[in-house]
Amino acid sequence: MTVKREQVLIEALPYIREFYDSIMVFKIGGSIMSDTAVLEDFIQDVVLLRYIGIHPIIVHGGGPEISQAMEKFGKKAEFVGGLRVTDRETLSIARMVLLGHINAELVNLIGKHGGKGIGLSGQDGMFLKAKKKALQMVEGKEPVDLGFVGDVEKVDPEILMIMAGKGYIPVISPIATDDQGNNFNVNADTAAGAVAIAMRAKKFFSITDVEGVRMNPDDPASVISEFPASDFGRLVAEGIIKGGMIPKVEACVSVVRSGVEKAHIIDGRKHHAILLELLTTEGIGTMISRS
Ligand SMILES: Nc1ncnc2c1ncn2[C@@H]1O[C@H](COP(=O)(O)OP(=O)(O)O)[C@@H](O)[C@H]1O
Ligand SMILES: CC(=O)N[C@@H](CCC(=O)OP(=O)(O)O)C(=O)O
Repeated sequence: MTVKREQVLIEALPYIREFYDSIMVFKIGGSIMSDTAVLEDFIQDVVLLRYIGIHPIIVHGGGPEISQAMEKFGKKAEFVGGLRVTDRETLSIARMVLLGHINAELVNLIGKHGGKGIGLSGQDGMFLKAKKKALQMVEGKEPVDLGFVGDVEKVDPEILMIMAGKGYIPVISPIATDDQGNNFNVNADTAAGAVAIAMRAKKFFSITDVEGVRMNPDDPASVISEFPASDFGRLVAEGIIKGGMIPKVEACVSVVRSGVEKAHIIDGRKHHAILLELLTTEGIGTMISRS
C-alpha cells in the first residue's frame, strides 16, 4: 500500500508540536562526509528542522580527512582507544582540515539550502574549554601520552544561545582551548555530547557510517535497537564496542545521564535519516536510554 503524501505530513504533526522550540545536537562523523549526496541530504534535513521551529546545532568530525592530510605531510595517523595521538604538527593539520575546510563547507551547504549557518570552534568566545587528557591506559602496555588531546572541562552556552535564538545554525569544529590559549584536539563525539549537555538539548544524534551499534561488529543485521547506559562498560569489556564507536557511545551515555532525553546513533547513509527518526513512527539506528 502506498502512503499518501498528506498522510505522511499529518503523521509528522505530533512530533513537530512536541519538538517545537527545542534544541537538538547533531554530530556528523567524518566517516560519511566524503559522499557529497549524503552530506547534502543531512544538511537539507537540518535546514528543514530549523524552518519547523527546532534549533539544530551541528558538531562535525573529520577523522578520515585529517588522516589523509597527515599522510600528505608524511605523517602516519595513530589512534589509541579511538583517539588520535596528536603532536603539535598534527594539531595544526587537524585545525586546518576541521576549521579551514570541513566547517566552511558545511556552513556553505547550509546557505545553499536556505539556512543561516555560522561556523565556530571552541576558540570563539572561548566557549569550549578543555585540559590535556591524562595518560591513556592500554591493557598490557605502557600508558600512552596522547599529546594535544583535550578533555572537555566547560562549555559556555551563551554564544550558542545567542546564535540559535537569532535563527542561525551553529556549526562547531571540535577544537577546544584553555585559559592560556593552548588548543586541543577533542574527539568530535565527546565535544558534541558536552555541547548537548550544556545546551540542555532535547535530543542528541551521532550520525555515522553504520546502521547503529552492532552486537557483532562485522554483521550489519546485528544492530541493537536500544540499550541502557549501564550496559556500556560491559559492551566495551566484551570487545563488542571498539575503536571510534567507543567515544560515540560514551558521549551518548554521558548525555542521557545528564538529562538529555534521548541519544541516538544513526546511519547517515540512509536517505533523510534524521527526518525518518524524528518525524515518523519509523525508529532507526540505536537508541541509548538512561537506565
Ligand atoms: N559494535 C560496533 N557496532 C558498529 N560499529 C562499530 C562497533 N564497534 C566498532 N565500530 C566501528 O566504529 C565505526 C564508527 O566510528 P568512526 O569511524 O569514528 O565514525 P565517525 O567518523 O562517524 O565518528 C564504524 O564504522 C565501525 O567500524
Ligand atoms: C582526539 C581525536 O581523536 N580527535 C578527532 C577529531 C575529529 C573526529 O572526531 O572525527 P570523527 O568524528 O570523524 O571521528 C581526530 O583527530 O580524528
